[in-house]
Amino acid sequence: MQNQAYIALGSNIDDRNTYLTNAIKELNKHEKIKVVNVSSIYETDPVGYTEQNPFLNMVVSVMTTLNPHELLAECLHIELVLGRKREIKWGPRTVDLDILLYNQENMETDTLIIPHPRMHERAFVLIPLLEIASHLSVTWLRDINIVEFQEKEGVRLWKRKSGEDAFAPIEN
Ligand SMILES: Nc1ncnc2c1ncn2[C@@H]1O[C@H](COP(=O)(O)OP(=O)(O)OP(=O)(O)O)[C@@H](O)[C@H]1O
Ligand SMILES: Nc1nc2c(c(=O)[nH]1)N=C(CO)CN2
Repeated sequence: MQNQAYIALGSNIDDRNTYLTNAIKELNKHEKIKVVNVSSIYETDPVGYTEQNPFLNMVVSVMTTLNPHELLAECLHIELVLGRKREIKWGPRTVDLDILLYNQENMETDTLIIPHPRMHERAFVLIPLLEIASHLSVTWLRDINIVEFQEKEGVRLWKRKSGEDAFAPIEN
């Protein structure tokens, strides 16, 4: 599987941890996707629409033979399978999957923008991403001052990653 992508996961309804775990399982179920690394899980204050519960956020990296649009379609499919309903912009969701990076590609179509257009300003994305992608030779990513982000927005370590097994990524 020759392409590497980073996907941000978020959940703030019901059993948030289970939604994240099930989203990883769904990704791995696809014959053209393999989850190769997962970040710790962070609990984060809601950004944008603030009258909602805190989120759990994490980032996973995958190897895939899907192209970016096929990968997006799979992410949207997993959101549906796991019961996501779109009611309020930036509002509560069982699970959200956003493609952050796909190889070194820069692309913009009506339905897909890579890198994700709002990732640069989101501590809830950058902190877990840098945990597993600090080696990437993406200049703007290396230049991010992560301490500044940690101080600016509420992002708290919730469950530390304990292993590389994507099916059991988190300590019990
Ligand atoms: N990199 C990307 N990853 C995921 N969706 C994207 C991306 N770029 C564009 N989109 C489009 O955004 C649409 C809306 O996504 P969604 O409803 O999940 O937004 P959101 O997660 O609430 O907000 P945000 O986009 O600010 O994270 C998707 O259907 C998709 O077509
Ligand atoms: N803390 C946090 N806030 C958000 C999140 C999220 O995943 N975490 N997702 C949003 C829309 O994608 C809007 N606001």
